[in-house]
Amino acid sequence: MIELEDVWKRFKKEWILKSVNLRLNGNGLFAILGENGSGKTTLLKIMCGLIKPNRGRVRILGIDLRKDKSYKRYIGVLLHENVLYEELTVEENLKFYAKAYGCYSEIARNMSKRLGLDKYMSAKVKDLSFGWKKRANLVRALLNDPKVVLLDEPFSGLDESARIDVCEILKELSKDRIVIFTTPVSPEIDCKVFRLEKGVLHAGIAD
Ligand SMILES: Nc1ncnc2c1ncn2[C@@H]1O[C@H](COP(=O)(O)OP(=O)(O)OP(=O)(O)O)[C@@H](O)[C@H]1O
Repeated sequence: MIELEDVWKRFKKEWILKSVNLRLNGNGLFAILGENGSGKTTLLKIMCGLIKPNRGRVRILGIDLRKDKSYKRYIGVLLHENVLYEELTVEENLKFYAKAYGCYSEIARNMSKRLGLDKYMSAKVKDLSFGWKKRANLVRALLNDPKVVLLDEPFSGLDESARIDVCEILKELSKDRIVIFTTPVSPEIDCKVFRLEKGVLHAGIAD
């Protein structure tokens, strides 16, 4: 379960998010659709605790993000930024993060194979193309076997075949997880879509 209650966010004098309410009661695949600059990344970062809202409350699996940091072990996050160490290989990175999480999940191993990442395990991250870095970051986000997966524009910059793979992976993950992704264009995947327009999230409730 994930719940945002009357969430507001302002940068300088501009309100980017205005009373966002979102309640997802069950597992599934959910998209946040909005044009460039509409606040999708800001909303996603609020959901994973990287940005604090000016007002409002966020709960993940019943845990209030302001009061308890234990929610972190249940979430997996893919952002635009590469969070892997450039000088380390893909394998070294994944092992490093797995050690930090105390977990190298089956789902991450599985997805790594599905994405064809195995052939780049001994490559340094700095030598990977954008799309392959993105695949590696996606696998990293799944290392802790998260119950809630938050993905900022997971399809952008990927080639056709990777987009198809990621579609299949998201569908599979969403069978027993909450998977939320942002997108600036209508998603080509069967999911529940929430529109973010001028800081307002429309119809933010799904059972
Ligand atoms: N740290 C910040 N300081 C000031 N303004 C910010 C900050 N982060 C985001 N913004 C502004 O908030 C607005 C929403 O940005 P955000 O990145 O959330 O939009 P987005 O929908 O994800 O955009 P895109 O589709 O282009 O990635 C933009 O006007 C952006 O300039």
